[in-house]
Amino acid sequence: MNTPDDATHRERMAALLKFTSTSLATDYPSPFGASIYDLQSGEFVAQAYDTVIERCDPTDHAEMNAVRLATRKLRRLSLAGHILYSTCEPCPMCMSACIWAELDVVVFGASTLEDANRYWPQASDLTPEELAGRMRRSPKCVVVPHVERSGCQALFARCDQARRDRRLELPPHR
Ligand SMILES: Nc1nc2[nH]cnc2c(=O)[nH]1
Repeated sequence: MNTPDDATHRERMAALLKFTSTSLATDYPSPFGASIYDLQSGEFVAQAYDTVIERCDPTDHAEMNAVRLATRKLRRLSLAGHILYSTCEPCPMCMSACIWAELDVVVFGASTLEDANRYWPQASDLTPEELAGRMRRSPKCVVVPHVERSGCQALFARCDQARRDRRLELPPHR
């Protein structure tokens, strides 16, 4: 497996932060973004942000949307040989989707409970590392935490401010 170096991880996360921040100007600002690259060629495959509120679908997390875009674009169910970046630690639903999609590596920026939860209450404390550890396939998906964490934390804060400025509410249960 051709695992990218730290500088490449930071570069891709910076590009993802730039992309995800464009959601702040939309009617549905979200700090959650995800992107997928081919591990061998380094080629960009897909990126998406969270569309939970926009599409009124609790499964529309950024990681889910990016996996769906990538599999449909490549016309295959397996994303083996690919790497996913997320501005936030994937929740169990998203990490399970990454495992089902056979992604080799998952890289994230902000921490769910320590960073995201302040702005956007999270539903579970099961970590992606715990889920990857329970995989039956080998080699297991590798989880790389906290790449550009401070940039991701800053995006959460900016998004929260944008929502408050525009008096946008999170759904009632949040
Ligand atoms: N990791 C992650 N957590 C979320 N919580 C709400 N939406 C999201 C999302 O898109 N990604």
